[in-house]
Formats: sequence, C-alpha cells, structure tokens
Amino acid sequence: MITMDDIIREGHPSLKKVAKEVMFPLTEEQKQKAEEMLQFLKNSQDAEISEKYQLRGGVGLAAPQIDWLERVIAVHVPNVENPDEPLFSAVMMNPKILSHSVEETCLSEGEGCLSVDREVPGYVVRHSRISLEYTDLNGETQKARLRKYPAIVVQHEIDHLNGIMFYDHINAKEPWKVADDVNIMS
Ligand SMILES: OCN(O)CCCc1ccccc1
Ligand code: NI
Repeated sequence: MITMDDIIREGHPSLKKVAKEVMFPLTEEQKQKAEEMLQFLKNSQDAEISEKYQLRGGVGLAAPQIDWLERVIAVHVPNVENPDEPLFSAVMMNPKILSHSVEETCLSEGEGCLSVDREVPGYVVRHSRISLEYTDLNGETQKARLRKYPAIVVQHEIDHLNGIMFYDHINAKEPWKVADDVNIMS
C-alpha cells in the first residue's frame, strides 16, 4: 500500500518534470500502481486507517508524487453529506482538458499539497468548469464535465503531470487579491 513514505516532497526533482503519456495496453504493474493511488486516497479519508498509518488526508494524487513519471492521476472527492457515495472518483490516464469556462474560481482557503510540508497562503485561481477526456483503467476513452471542487482537484492533479505546483499560481505580491470576477468558493 502507498503510505506517506512513498510520497516525494518539494525539492525532489521529479516534481518539476513533465510526465510521459501512458501507452496501452497497460502492464499489470501500471494497473496495480494506479489502483494503489486511488486506494491511498480512500485510506487517507478513513479515520481508522489514516490514523493507523499516519496518512495525510488527500482528495487527489498524481503519479509524479510517487516518483512515477507517467500521466496518471487519481481523484476521490468525498460527498460530505454521504461519505459512502463520493462526489467524484476516478483513475485517469492521459487526462486532457478539451475546453474550459471563461469563468474562474478559487478556494477561499487556498490549496495545499501532499508533497508540500508547509502552508503556502493565497488564492489559486483555476477554471470554474472543465471538459476533459481521459483513458480509464480498462483502456476506454472517457469524457467528463466537471465544476466546483472536483474541477479544482483535477486541475491541481493535471498540473502535477506538467511539473506545476499549486503555489506557482499564487500572486506573490498580493496572495489574497483576485480579479472581482473570480468566484471565491468556500
Ligand atoms: O496532488 C494532490 N495533493 O497534493 C493533495 C491535495 C489535493 C488538492 C488540495 C486542494 C485543492 C485541490 C487539490
Ligand atoms: Ni498536490
């Protein structure tokens, strides 16, 4: 199973690299690693397992964070009302944003990252809505239209595939200043 020891931290060169397209058919090893990434997220959101293995809670994980430089991300966004039914859950290979809204959004609390062991304050402005295409674990092409928190998480993960960290988007001079048409989400 993936634990925090497997997650590389800022300063590790792999976090700045561009991950390679995944070729199909997947090897057993690739499939297993991708599934372990999703399982890590579920474990990290489980009170008992996260406590037992000291996992930091995460809603997304990108392959470069486990030093795997291929274009694979896992997303598991819980539905606070009903924990058994996640808001959005997927393993995506070669995710690609096909189009996005003009409208932008950001989380009122800013963002964090499992690979960043410090707070970096400031708004991270992202597209409010995205249409994306990806290949799933069975090698089938999927399309998804996301908005709100799932859209933010997927953009954070796709950034990791391109060596981009959430704080690269923060306005260094005025971290909590945004254009008035940016939708601040709490
Ligand atoms: O790369 C995933 N990761 O570092 C875990 C945190 C994910 C995340 C946190 C806040 C907003 C969007 C995404
Ligand atoms: Ni991250």
